[in-house]
Amino acid sequence: MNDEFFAQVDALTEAGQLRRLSGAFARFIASVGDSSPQLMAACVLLSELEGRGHSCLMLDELNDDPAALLGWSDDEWSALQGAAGVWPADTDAWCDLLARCTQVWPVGGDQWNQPLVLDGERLYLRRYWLDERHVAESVRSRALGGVLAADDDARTDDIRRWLDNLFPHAPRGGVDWQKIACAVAMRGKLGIITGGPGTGKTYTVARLLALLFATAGERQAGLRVALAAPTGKAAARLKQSIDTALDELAVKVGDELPLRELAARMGAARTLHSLLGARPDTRAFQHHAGNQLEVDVLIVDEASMIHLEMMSALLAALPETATLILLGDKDQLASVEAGAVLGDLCHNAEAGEYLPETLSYVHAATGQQVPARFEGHGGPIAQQTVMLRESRRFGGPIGALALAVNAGDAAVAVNVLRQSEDGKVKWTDSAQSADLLQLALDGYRPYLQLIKNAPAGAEGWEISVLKSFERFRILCAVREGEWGVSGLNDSIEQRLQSASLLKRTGEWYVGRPVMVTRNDYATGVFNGDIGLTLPDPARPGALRVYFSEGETVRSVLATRLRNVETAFAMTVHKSQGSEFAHTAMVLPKDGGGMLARELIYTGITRARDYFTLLTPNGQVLLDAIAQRTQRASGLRLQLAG
Ligand SMILES: Nc1ncnc2c1ncn2[C@@H]1O[C@H](COP(=O)(O)OP(=O)(O)OP(=O)(O)O)[C@@H](O)[C@H]1O
Repeated sequence: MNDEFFAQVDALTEAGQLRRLSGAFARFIASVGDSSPQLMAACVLLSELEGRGHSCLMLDELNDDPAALLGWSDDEWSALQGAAGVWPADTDAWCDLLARCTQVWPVGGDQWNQPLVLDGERLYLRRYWLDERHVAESVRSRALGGVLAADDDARTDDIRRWLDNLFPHAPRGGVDWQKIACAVAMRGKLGIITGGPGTGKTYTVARLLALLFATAGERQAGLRVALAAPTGKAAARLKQSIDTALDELAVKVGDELPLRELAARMGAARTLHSLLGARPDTRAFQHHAGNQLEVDVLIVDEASMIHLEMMSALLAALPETATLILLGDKDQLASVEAGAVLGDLCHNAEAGEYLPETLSYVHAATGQQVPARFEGHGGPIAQQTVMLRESRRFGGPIGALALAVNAGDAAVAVNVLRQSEDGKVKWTDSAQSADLLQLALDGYRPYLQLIKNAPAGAEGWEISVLKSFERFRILCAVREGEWGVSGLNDSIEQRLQSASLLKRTGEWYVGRPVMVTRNDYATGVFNGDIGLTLPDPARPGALRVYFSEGETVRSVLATRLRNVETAFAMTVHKSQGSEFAHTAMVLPKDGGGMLARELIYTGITRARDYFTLLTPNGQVLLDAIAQRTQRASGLRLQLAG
C-alpha cells in the first residue's frame, strides 16, 4: 500500500540523503500497526534526525521549514512529501493524526507499550523520551534537594572561611565567579561549572575538592571521590590538572588539611564507560539504579560530550547522596549521539537567572555581590550553575577568534583571521591541496624525524615521540570528499612517503597514527583513542601501537587492533577533549548547509598556541558562523516543568 512512498524513500537513500536505517525503521513500525504514509514519513524523519543528534521530532518543523531540517533541496523535500499523500495542514493536524496511531503513546494515555511517544508537539522514540524524562527529574531533584539542606548558618560560615582562604585575591573582573561556583556546588547535590577554554574550570574544581574535604567533618578521611570524562584522553588530562592544582594547594593550606594524603586516595580518572562498567555486546552497564556506584563525589569533565542516554545511565548509577559536579564548555559541539545535555542544562548560564535566595546564600558564603543583571527567575538547575567568564590562558588572537565565532560575528572573526601579525592565527583562503599537504609535511615532520633519528627502545623514547606527534593535528569538518578525513588521510600519507618521512609497506607501518573506531574490551582500547605505530623493542620486525596516558604509555600489538583508521586528519567531533599546540582546521568546498558555528568554535579551541584555517572557499566559513546547531530536544521544557 505504501509502495510509492517507500520507493521514494529508497531513492533518497540511494542518493545519500537518508540512512538505510530510517527506511527500515519506518517499515518496522508499519509492520506492527497503522501504516499510513504520513505516519511513515514522520518515522523516516524521526529516525533520520536521531542519526543527526536530535532526541525528538518537533512536529511544527514539518510545516515550517522542512527542507532546512535535513539540509535537503526543495525538490528532494517535495518528492518525499508528495509520496506521503495528503500532508497534514498544521501542527495540530499532525498531533491528531499521530495520537490515533496504534504505535504511538500520547503522554498520559492508558496503554503503555508503544515504540513511539507523542509528548505535546514532539514525537519520540520511546527510549529517548524515557531518558529525557529521567535526566530532567533526576537533575531537578538533585538541585532542589541540596538547596533545601543548605540553610545552615554554621555550615555557611565554615564554607566562607575556607573559600576566603582558597581564593585570597579579588579577581580583575570584580566578581569572583570561581569562588561563587564552589559555594553553589556546596549547596546542592549537583554543581555545573561551564566556561570556555582556560577559564579555570579545573582550577576551580580542585578548590572545590579541597573545600569538600575540609568541610566533611568526621567523614573527611572516608570521602570517596571519583573523576571521569567521556574519553580516555580527557580523563587523563583531568587527573593531571587536578593533581597539579591540589599539589600547589597543599602547600598553601599547610597542616590544616592533609590534602596530599586525601588526594592520593582518589585514584585514576576513568572514562564514563569504564566507570559505569560497560560490557561487550550490551548497552546495559554493570552499575545502574539497582547496583549503584560507591562514591560520594563524582567530577565529570568535558560534559558537553555526554549524550542523553549516557547521562541518563550516569544519573541512575549515582546514589542520591552523592554530589555530581559537571564541568564543560556549553558552547562546544554536542556529542555525535542524540542529545545536547550540557547545552540544555546551561541554557540560563549566560544570564545567571539567580533567585534572591541564591544570591543571599552566595553573599553569605563568599562575600561576593552578584550584579543585578544576573538576578532572575531561573529554575533549580540555573541556581546550581555558574559560568566562568574570564579566560586566563586563552587570550590573544586565538581567544578573540573563538569569542567572535561564538558570538556569530563573522566580520570580527574575519578581521582577526586576516590581521593576526604574530602568526598565531593564519588563514589561507582559496586554499589548494598543495597548501594543505605542505602544512601536513611541516606539522608532522618533527615526530617522523624523531622516529628516524633516535634509536627505538631508548628510555622514554615512545613518550617523546608521542608528545611530538601530539603537538600538531589536522582537523576536518567532514568525513567524506577531497577535504574530508578519508581523502586527506590518503593524500597526506602519500605526501609524507614521497618526502621519505615514512615507508609504507602495508596496512601497518612505523609512524602510522591511528584512531580506534570501536570499543575493544579484549585489548582495552576505546572509540576515539589515538595511538602511534612504532617498532616493538622486544620483537624485531613487529609493530606495536602506543597510546599516551598522561605521563605514561600503554601499547598493543598492531595486528591485534581491528577497528582503527589512519589519523593524520581527524574530525573536529573526534578531537573534543584534546588540545594541540598547533591545530589546523580544514573546511570543505561546500558545507551543504550542515556546518555550524559550534563546529568552528570547537576546532579553534583545540589550538593552544597556533591556529591555521584552510578553506578552498571563504564563503563556507561565513555561512558556518552564521548558522547555529539546533538540536530538537524536550529537555529544557522538562527541566522547567
Ligand atoms: N583564579 C586564578 N588565579 C590564578 N590562576 C588561575 C586562576 N584560574 C585559573 N588559573 C590558571 O589558568 C590556567 C587555566 O585554568 P584551567 O586549566 O583550570 O582552565 P580550564 O577551564 O579547566 O581549561 P580547559 O578548558 O582547557 O579544561 C591554569 O594555568 C590555571 O592554573
